[in-house]
Amino acid sequence: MSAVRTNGVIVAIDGPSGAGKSSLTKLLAQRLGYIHIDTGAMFRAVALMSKRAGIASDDDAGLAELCRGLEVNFVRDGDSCRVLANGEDVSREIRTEEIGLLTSAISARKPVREALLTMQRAMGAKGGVILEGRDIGTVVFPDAEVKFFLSASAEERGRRRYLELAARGDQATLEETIAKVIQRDQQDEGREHAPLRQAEDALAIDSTTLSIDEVLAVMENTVRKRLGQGDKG
Ligand SMILES: Nc1ncnc2c1ncn2[C@@H]1O[C@H](COP(=O)(O)OP(=O)(O)OP(=O)(O)O)[C@@H](O)[C@H]1O
Ligand SMILES: Nc1ccn([C@H]2C[C@H](O)[C@@H](COP(=O)(O)O)O2)c(=O)n1
Repeated sequence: MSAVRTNGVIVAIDGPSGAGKSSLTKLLAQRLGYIHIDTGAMFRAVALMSKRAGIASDDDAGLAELCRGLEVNFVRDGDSCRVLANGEDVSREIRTEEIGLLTSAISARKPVREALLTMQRAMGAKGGVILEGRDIGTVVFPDAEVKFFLSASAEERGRRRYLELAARGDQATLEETIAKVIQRDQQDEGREHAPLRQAEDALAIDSTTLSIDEVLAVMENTVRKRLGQGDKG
């Protein structure tokens, strides 16, 4: 039974690394006037703060203590969003490959998942939000009114990430990037706590051969139908 939500519905977008979740969530949130919650950024913020504090990625007591003192907020900056950890803008630092790798380990720890689960549910409770991540439709909001599972082939997701990294001057090869995508998939799918998987009631979208705009059209029409607003045409 969905809780009463005063600001609109909850939309969940889950899927593996490089599938297009952040890109589509940002665009869909703009179209719907909804709030974009990048749960991956929250895990990345924990990873960054744990690195600074010298807390090992398997130190559950230390990670639990860190999370108890951590506040992660999203602040709109034009048409983008800044990520604040205890008031500090960490938007750039959390996007490094080093933090990405550390985050994969950190996000497998139960105390971190429990702490961020509480934060994410508080952020989305009133609806009018789109949350992107790995476990939104299965764990965070299993009663979300609309769920998508966005994927693409590992080769295509690696190609996209390779182009993204190359544009930032990163020297990684296409083969290396595809391998890292596959490794991240295995870590996210194979962990004990809240593994990446498609919710039974999620609409699966394979974007391997679809453009961002084509995926956006499917998502927007699906949400508007759920809102009783019919197709965009
Ligand atoms: N359908 C698509 N076709 C082509 N490029 C795409 C498509 N969707 C996303 N991209 C591009 O792929 C790259 C990764 O997209 P994005 O960061 O949104 O994925 P993600 O699922 O959020 O990844 P992660 O979970 O690793 O953060 C971006 O450069 C984005 O512009
Ligand atoms: N709800 C979530 C969101 C993210 N994670 C993990 C998965 C990645 O290893 C890492 C970074 O996510 P990204 O920014 O690449 O989407 O955090 C998770 O376990 N649960």
